[in-house]
Amino acid sequence: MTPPFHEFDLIQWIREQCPDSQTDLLGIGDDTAILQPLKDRELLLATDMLMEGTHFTLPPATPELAGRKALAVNLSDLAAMGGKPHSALVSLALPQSKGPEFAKAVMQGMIDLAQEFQVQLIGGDTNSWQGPLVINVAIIGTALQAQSVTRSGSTPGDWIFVTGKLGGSIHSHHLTFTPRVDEANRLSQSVTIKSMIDISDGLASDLFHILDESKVGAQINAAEIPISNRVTLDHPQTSRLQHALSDGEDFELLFTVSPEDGKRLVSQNPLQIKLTHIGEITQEQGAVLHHADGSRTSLKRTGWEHSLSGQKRND
Ligand SMILES: Nc1ncnc2c1ncn2[C@@H]1O[C@H](COP(=O)(O)OP(=O)(O)OP(=O)(O)O)[C@@H](O)[C@H]1O
Ligand SMILES: Cc1ncc(C[n+]2csc(CCOP(=O)(O)O)c2C)c(N)n1
Ligand SMILES: [Mg+2]
Repeated sequence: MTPPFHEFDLIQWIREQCPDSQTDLLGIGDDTAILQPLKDRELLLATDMLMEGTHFTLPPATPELAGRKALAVNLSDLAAMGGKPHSALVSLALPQSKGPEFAKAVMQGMIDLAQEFQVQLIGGDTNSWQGPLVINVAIIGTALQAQSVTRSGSTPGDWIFVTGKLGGSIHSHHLTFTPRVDEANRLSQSVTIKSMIDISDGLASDLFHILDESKVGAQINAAEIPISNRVTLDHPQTSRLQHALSDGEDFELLFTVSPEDGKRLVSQNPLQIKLTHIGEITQEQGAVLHHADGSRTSLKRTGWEHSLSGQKRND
């Protein structure tokens, strides 16, 4: 019979996988971790929770991919602020029925990504229950430049860019995406990013966060929106565009720069992935889609939103 494996056995196992780094004062093992914040850098903090049934199902997700995604979504938020990850705290609600190998697999998926991005796991909380898997990660980072990049810095005339391609994330991309931390770093070295957000709820939702916070509007060229080939080709064109606008979980960066910087990015893309100029920031509030045939439609705030009442926003 295998020996019992409980909460403290799992914590000990995690601790062995995540030894304290040289720069931490104290990581896993006490009532709190101890860090010494850098004096000359802004400190960035965020937290994001994933729930089985809402953010993934097992299968097609494996426990490793669920753990990986829980850290990756937080890295994506940090990238969107122009930040460099430092450390993370992880809270687990583990289904009792799944056993210790499942719990280790969740953490192994996360630890592998943490190593890839040099994130130190410095603590967390381990619970078990009769419910589904829930994973929360709190991430700590520092700004890459003197100041981090907010949603509120866009001004009329700015060019709007998006990295990568959009739509169809449910076909595995939401589990396997690369958080755009390195890309945000490269961009911030070559231009001044005026505002930025990562696309988690869909372009047609997340663009409005930049517009609202910056108190501006936008015109978007529909034909320029990069549609992923994950959006299957048997969809008619309009609905392929709708998928790209509102599927969400693309975890690409949406950002604005001055026209001068925009021209520079168009003539020389500093990234190893696609970078597309999709429109401009306008003084008039709201967002207008310009179509290839010359027609214009207003861009609706579609995209993912957690319902608190069992109803959609427009029901
Ligand atoms: N329950 C909460 N209590 C306090 N602040 C919250 C809470 N939920 C969200 N926020 C804050 O609201 C702001 C917007 O959060 P939101 O979750 O929409 O952003 P996000 O993390 O980029 O999106 P996503 O969860 O889709 O990745 C953030 O500053 C976040 O910290
Ligand atoms: C089983 C299953 N059903 C639906 C989806 C799609 N999905 C879930 S949450 C979300 C938006 C971001 O969430 P949040 O705002 O919490 O960061 C999206 C697009 C999925 N991944 N798995
Ligand atoms: Mg975000």
